[in-house]
Amino acid sequence: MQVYLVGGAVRDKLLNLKVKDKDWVVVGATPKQMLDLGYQQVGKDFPVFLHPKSKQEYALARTERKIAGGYTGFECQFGTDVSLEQDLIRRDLTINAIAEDDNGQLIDPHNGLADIQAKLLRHVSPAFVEDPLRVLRVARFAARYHSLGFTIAAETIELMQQMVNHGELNHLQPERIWLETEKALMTGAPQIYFKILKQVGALKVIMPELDCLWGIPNPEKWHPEIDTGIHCMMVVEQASKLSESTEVRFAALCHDLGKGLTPPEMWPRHHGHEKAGVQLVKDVCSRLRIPNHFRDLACITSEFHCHIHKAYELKSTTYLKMFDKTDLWRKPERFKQFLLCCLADFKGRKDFENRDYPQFEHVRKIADACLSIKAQPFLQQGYKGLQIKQKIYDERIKVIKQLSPAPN
Ligand SMILES: Nc1ccn([C@@H]2O[C@H](COP(=O)(O)OP(=O)(O)OP(=O)(O)O)[C@@H](O)[C@H]2O)c(=O)n1
Repeated sequence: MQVYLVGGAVRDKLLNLKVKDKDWVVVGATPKQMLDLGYQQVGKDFPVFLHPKSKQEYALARTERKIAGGYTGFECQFGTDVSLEQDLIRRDLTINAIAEDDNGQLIDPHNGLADIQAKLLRHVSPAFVEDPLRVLRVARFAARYHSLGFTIAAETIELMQQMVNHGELNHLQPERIWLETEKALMTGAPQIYFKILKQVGALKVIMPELDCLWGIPNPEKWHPEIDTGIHCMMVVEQASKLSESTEVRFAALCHDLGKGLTPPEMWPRHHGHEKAGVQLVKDVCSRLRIPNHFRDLACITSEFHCHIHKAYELKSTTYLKMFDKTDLWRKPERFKQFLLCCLADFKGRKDFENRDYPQFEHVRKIADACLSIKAQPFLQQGYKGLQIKQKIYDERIKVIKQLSPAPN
């Protein structure tokens, strides 16, 4: 049997990037031979094994043929006669279809090395269409390698468009969509992922609430870029510069979903979009099975981002209502993440990137001052139960009035 390093490890080594996981392909072995050598089988349908010591993944060379719609509609063949070349041709991108033998020799039948040099993401063969998730994967790789100058080959974009038009993405499992999207949010340029999905028509399938924002105008004074979809892309880009947190990036992405519900006769104003957006965030999160900690920050950001923009005009009672509703008291860190989303929203506008946003510090100071008010001193002064609650409330109002110049 022969063993080759394949996929991401070979690609990232050739790109001079840190190699995360090593995947291997084994040619000319049976599952029984692998088990006899002490490998552990993982997954019952695919012949993938874990190395007894390194726990790295070793897959028997296989061919796959789509026999039905959906994720599981594959027939997988992994006889000892399946060659390395047959295995490589079923892979998604040429840069992912390079193998390396144990002498360090590359086996590169699809010219992946040339595409690495040309910085091109190109599909290997028409078999690309057999896994619709690949549309999302390619967009994610484009986001991940954007700073290296990678783009997608025109013929691959065309194929992705065709797959979307044929309804292939309608079969995707929500969990797989979110997994790819979460990984894309972690890259250096998450906006590229969403822009490409928009370009090939896939965004309409996976996140129609975001897709419909292109073509919806905003007032030019506050949004020189005007278009809401373009603004959202600028905001997620800013969020990725301001924070490593995927929750922050997701919340920034979704902060204006409510604008999709504004009746066109009200454009370019969007009265009430903040609250309206909350239900849309919930819809996206429940449909894609997105964890609650993402949903909750995104809901807060949708509902209250304009409060932070208007920080100097807010009444002290409005501040306190916002602190209660965002549960500042138990989740002060999440509140800071929310402020970062507001900062990203402000900077994510044409020519605003370097403008000051003093609201960020202003609200942070007020929140910290309110958080520092404790029950203990009132207890010591002999106050009880509801009296203490009232005292804390009064004290917080006092502190907000001191710090905020708003006419209260
Ligand atoms: N839908 C998919 C998923 C995976 N692959 C192939 O399987 C390899 C390993 O997949 P995976 O571990 O998901 O991705 P990597 O390329 O290793 O990238 P990452 O660094 O994101 O793990 C890929 O390189 C690619 O050759 C594929 O062709 N089609």
